[in-house]
Order: sequence, then C-alpha cells, then structure tokens
Amino acid sequence: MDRFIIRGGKRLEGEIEIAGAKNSGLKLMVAGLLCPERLVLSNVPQIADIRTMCDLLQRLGLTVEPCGPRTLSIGGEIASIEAPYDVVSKMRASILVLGPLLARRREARVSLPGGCAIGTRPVDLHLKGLEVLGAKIDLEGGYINASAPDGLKGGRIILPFASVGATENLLMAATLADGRTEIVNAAREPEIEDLANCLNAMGAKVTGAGSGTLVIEGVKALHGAEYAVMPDRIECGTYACAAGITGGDLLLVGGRAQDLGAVIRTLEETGVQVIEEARGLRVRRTGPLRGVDIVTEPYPGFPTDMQAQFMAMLAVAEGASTITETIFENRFMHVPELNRMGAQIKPQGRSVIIRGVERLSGAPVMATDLRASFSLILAGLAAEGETQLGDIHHLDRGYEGVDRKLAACGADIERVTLKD
Ligand SMILES: CC(=O)N[C@H]1[C@@H](OP(=O)(O)OP(=O)(O)OC[C@H]2O[C@@H](n3ccc(=O)[nH]c3=O)[C@H](O)[C@@H]2O)O[C@H](CO)[C@@H](O)[C@@H]1O
Ligand SMILES: C=C(OP(=O)(O)O)C(=O)O
Repeated sequence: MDRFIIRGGKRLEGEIEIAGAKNSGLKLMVAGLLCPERLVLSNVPQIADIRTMCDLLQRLGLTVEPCGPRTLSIGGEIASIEAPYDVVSKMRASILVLGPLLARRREARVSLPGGCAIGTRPVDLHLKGLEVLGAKIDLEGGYINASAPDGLKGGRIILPFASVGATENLLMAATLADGRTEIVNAAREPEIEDLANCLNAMGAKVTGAGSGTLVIEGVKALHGAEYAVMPDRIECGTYACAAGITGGDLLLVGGRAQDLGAVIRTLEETGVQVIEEARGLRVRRTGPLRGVDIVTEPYPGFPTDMQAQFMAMLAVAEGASTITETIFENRFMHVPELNRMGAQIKPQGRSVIIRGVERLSGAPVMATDLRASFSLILAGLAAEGETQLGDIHHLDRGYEGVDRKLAACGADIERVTLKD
C-alpha cells in the first residue's frame, strides 16, 4: 500500500503541465464502441481510471492499443454486450457503455454501479432517457438488461436534472438512432462539448453542446477519427489551489480560463491572482487568503469536483467561509480529516462553516475519495510538520504524477511503498 509523506511549509514556484481530462477522456474512449473503425485519441491522461476503461473496452471485444505518447487507438467489433460487476464497481463511468452498446448491438447487460463514498448516485435518468428512445429495460440481479430489437428511435428527452452522465449516455445512443433526438436540460459541462465535437468528427450530427439543449440527427454509421482530449479543468483548478494555499506562483501549462470561470472568480475573491498567459494560466498569491462563501452547482456554476480543494484553502483563510454542496449528498468525508489537522470546520446539513485558523499541523490522514485525497495533500503542503496520507489509490484514479509535479515546484513530498 503506497502513501504520500508531505513535509509542509514550502512555497511552490514553477510550471506544472496539465494532463488531458479524466472526465472527458473516459467518455471519448467509450465513443470508440460506436464504430468498428479506429478512433485515435491523443492527450489521454496516464491514470488508473483510463486503465480500467481500457480493460472494460477490451472485455467488450475492442482492441485498445497505445500508438504514441499519451495516444490510444481504439477499434474493432463488439464481441460481448456485458459490462460485469467487477469493472463497473471499480469505476462508475463504466455505465456509459450502456447507450453505445444498445445503439450498436440493440442489447446490453451492464451491472448497476451502486453508490460510492460521495453519494448514492442512482442512474434512473440514464434509464428513463433510453426508454424514451425505445429501449426496454429490466433490472435483475444487480444488472441492467436493456434491449431495442428494432433499433433505437429518436425522441424528445427532458432531463429533470442536468446530469452529466445521463446526458453523455443519451447523446452517444442518439447518434445512431433513427431520426432526431432532442435532449432538453442537458448538462453544459465542457466535457459534453468535447464529446459532441469528437462524435461530430466521427460523422455524427450533434448541435447545441453547451447550450442546455442538444439536438442529434441520427446517422446510419459513424467512422474513425483522430481527436485530442481537452485539458483537465479540475486538475488545473486543483494546482491553482496549491499555489493559493502555499502563497506560491505556478504556471499551469495548458490550463484554459474558458473552462474555469466560476473557479477563477472564486480564487480571485479569496485573494489568489489568475493571469492568462500564452502557455496557460499563471496563478499566484502575495497577500492574505480571504474567506468566501461557495455553493456548488452544475456548470457553469462552481464545480463540486473543486469543493474539497477549496475547503482546504479556506481552512487557513482569514475570517469565516461557508461551502454548500448541492450536487452530492455525502461529499464532506474530508471534513473530519481536515479537522484532525487543526482545521475548524463544522458541518451543518448540506453546508459547512469554516473558521479560518492560522496554521494546520501535519497528521496521519486517510483519503476517502479522489478530490478529498487532494484536499488533504493541499492541507499537508500548508501544514507545519509531516502529513502521511494513506489510501492513495483514490488519488491514482484521477491525478497523474502528483508527487513528481509538486516536487518539481519545490514541495517536500514523497511516495513510499509500505511492506505488509
Ligand atoms: C466520470 C465523470 O465525469 N464524473 C463526473 C460526473 O459524474 P456523474 O455523471 O455521475 O454526475 P451526474 O451529473 O450524473 O450526477 C449529479 C447528481 O445527479 C444525481 N443523478 C444522476 C444521474 C441519475 O440518473 N440520477 C440521479 O439522481 C447523482 O446522484 C448526483 O447527485 O459529473 C459530476 C457532476 O459534475 C462530477 O462530480 C463527476 O466528477
Ligand atoms: C467524482 C468524480 O469522479 P467519478 O464520477 O468518476 O466518481 C471526480 O472526478 O471528482
């Protein structure tokens, strides 16, 4: 079991290369199911979730091969329509194979993903939307059995909540449906636009990405394409918090302000400067950190995936802050761990009240999910003394080379492997 040992108190300065987005790359890989020709994806991050998706696509019969630095070639025929429990339980994004399998093979058997550390995370909106497109769905033995013997038919789907995953599943399914599909109240996250652009490069007819209403004119077949995964806006926001909490100065190479509006506004409110440069975003802090109030919302609001990282930063800001989490019902698992490091954070229902403290102190802490893990690293970077972070497999799911990237900018962090 690996863990990180962080000795805090170092100011970060230098450059960090932002990787391709986990939350886009995974979906673009799934799009490879929509045609037998090669989909060549570049700027794919080197993280555990991408390896899990390689495994799942291979189990479905596709060939997934590296063909250059950070480049994957995906192709071949679907040989199995079953996404088994052991993969889906590792990574919830596996549910996204449901729509493409139905579109291509007219049947699919996908394990129900179940909840995780941040919430119950049902998939009812995915299933209801596929029913509008003509699929018949049965749940049995923990599996979704779906079929559309006459093929999927275009339809008008109104999502009661702008779910990212449901939008992506339905969008992919609709590309090969017969006729026109409209997805109303579609999610507007930049990753949806990335997926729509990739699907269009494969011959799909998708318009309206980013507007809240997606219109998809079904086509008979898609073809191979080459596409570059967008930069990871959450990784970029996370390292921006590392500059903020350490009073540092980082150039986040490849970071794009266009995807980070609410995050940048909030950084500036806390006293962290963000400057767009030709190669990316420069983030620095020279004055004090100030408390702010944050409410997580669907894009273009403040992202839930940045909530834990801001909480670490606000734990050492001047004055009081509040954070209200509206997307997931249980995304405060990092609170007790931050409090063990000396933070003063009080949960109250869906909100927390944070009273900024002058300093945190290093402690052994455990990660509970991906972003919570990084909030503990951020706290460790600012704390006095040594922080030991265990359970870092959560972090490996979505962040590439954390110790390498941080150490290159002056952090005292090492990854150690403990023998049992
Ligand atoms: C792999 C990936 O891209 N993950 C992201 C994706 O997750 P994911 O696609 O799971 O997020 P959703 O937008 O679907 O979920 C948001 C909320 O809607 C609820 N819901 C969702 C679907 C459904 O059928 N029924 C239902 O009730 C969920 O339980 C959750 O409370 O978007 C989230 C919200 O920006 C991000 O935090 C995740 O990092
Ligand atoms: C919640 C996240 O991912 P997932 O949906 O894969 O659990 C995340 O990226 O913060």
